[in-house]
Amino acid sequence: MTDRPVPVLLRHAAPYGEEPTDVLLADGVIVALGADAAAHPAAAGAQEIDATGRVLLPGLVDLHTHLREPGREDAETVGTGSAAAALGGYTAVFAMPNTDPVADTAGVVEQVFRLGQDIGLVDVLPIGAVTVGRKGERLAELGAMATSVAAVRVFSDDGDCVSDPMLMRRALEYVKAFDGVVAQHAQEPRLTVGAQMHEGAVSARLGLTGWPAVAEEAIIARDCLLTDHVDSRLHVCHLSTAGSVDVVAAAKARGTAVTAEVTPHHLVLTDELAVGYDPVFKVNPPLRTDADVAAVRAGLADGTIDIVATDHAPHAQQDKECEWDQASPGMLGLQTALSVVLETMVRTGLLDWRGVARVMSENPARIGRLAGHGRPVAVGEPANLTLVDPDATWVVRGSELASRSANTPFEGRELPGRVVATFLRGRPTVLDGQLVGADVGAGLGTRGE
Ligand SMILES: NC(=O)N[C@@H](CC(=O)O)C(=O)O
Ligand SMILES: [Zn+2]
Ligand SMILES: [Zn+2]
Repeated sequence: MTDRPVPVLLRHAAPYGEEPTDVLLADGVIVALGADAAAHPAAAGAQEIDATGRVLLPGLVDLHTHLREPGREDAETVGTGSAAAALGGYTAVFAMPNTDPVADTAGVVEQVFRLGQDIGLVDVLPIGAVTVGRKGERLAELGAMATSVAAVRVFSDDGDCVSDPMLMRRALEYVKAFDGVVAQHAQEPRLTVGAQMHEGAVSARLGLTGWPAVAEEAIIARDCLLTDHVDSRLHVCHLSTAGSVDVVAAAKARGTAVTAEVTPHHLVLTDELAVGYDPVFKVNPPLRTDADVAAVRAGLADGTIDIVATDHAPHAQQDKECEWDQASPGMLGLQTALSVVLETMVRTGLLDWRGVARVMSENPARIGRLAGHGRPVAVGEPANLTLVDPDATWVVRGSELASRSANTPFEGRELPGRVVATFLRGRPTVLDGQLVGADVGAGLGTRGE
């Protein structure tokens, strides 16, 4: 994969959905943009793609993906997850460390990083665990992960909260040395013992143990105060409640270096979906209420919430098709995220395409300190790009997704917007909505047991 990519000439592509123009990609960068791009010397022998009616965006960046390798390759691998990411329009994903073994050493993060490079469909950036084994007892070797070839900048015990305030303080202090960030899974464990779904009218009706909004909001508030105290940087994972939006807005107003993400599913789905007891709708944090959905959409529109992150959480069939209380929480997200954002934020007038680029590419790259991604569509910039047909619709079928698991909460749903092509450093990873030119391993296409 070190040979030079064939130049690509995109005809009549619309950067950010604005004026259509020609865009020439060569040697991994955007070399020309405009009516004279075809006449550029580097256009000789270029592959031409008719992009009429298509929106050109910077390649999407997911700050929160679960790739399950090492340890649960029956649910996902770096290969199948990379394929899902490329098909979803992503050029980079940050991989959560709740694997087996946990990504809490330089050795494991380097292994994941190299797997991603070998597959070559997206850049895979490992997230390092905050604590050894994610046990919440003592800090992992954050510095060794930061200085490894994986150059880790994001640290998280995701799946669990760093609930001990002293450990959280130490982590926030430690990551300052290399401009890192602690990404917190905000869940006060004492307030969520045995929790099965959002605590509210629906949980009362169903008789399921509730996960109250305050369990999230209390941790976010505490961590913002700790972040101020040690003058560090905090990222809030999968923010899900109206109250959390208020807490982050207040912290930002007084200058806290906090950023926050919302998942696509929290932008559209609610706790009412639990009534059928179908564990495909079980997720952590849980689906909330209509009022929360409205608040997180408004928070994303006004910048209180910085990014959309998928929290792509593949689970094997036996871990999802069982009793609700036994099921693993989590949902697929990589191949549906852009469509959900189009439906909930663009079609509603809350964001334009520049806004989509901001929350799905520019801001996540900036928060993760990832160079070369999240850059503007402009001459001289790396050709990490995604081309979207905004008028197409498609019906989601879990069995047809590239992920090795099928636990999409959008099964059978018609969604707007289709990723037509994705380019990683000028090389197509997806063309005509299909994967190109990569060996994602023997597992792709064989799912479940
Ligand atoms: N979101 C989830 O419901 N599950 C995630 C863990 C997490 O993001 O907390 C997983 O790893 O499956
Ligand atoms: Zn989490
Ligand atoms: Zn997660």
